[in-house]
Amino acid sequence: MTTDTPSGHEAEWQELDQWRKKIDLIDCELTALLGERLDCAEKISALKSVMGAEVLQPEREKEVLHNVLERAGTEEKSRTLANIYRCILEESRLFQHAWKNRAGNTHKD
Ligand SMILES: O=C(O)C(=O)C[C@]1(C(=O)O)C=C[C@@H](O)C=C1
Repeated sequence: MTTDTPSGHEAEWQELDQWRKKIDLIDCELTALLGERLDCAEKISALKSVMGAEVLQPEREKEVLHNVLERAGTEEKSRTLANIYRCILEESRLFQHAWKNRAGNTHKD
């Protein structure tokens, strides 16, 4: 047993460690998928620049949230996933604004 784990409950600590390993694997997949999601947001940002469209698309964000919550399963998960997705959408918008600013600066040169 490592020094930062209280003694006793060895079986529970072992099981907890298994769940943590599962979380690490999920985080690996999530990181790759969220990175891919940001790549899509970047492509959309480039298209919106050409089209003169706003980064913020409230109707589309409602649709994204709706799609996610439809698959949430329980009320508790729904609430938590809604919060997580609000953050994802906000960061996606910030990512697109940052891309726009970089692209704008490049075109000025
Ligand atoms: O679908 C778009 O227009 C996007 O820019 C993508 C996205 C998203 O991350 O899902 C981001 C910002 C918009 O407000 C809506 C949705």
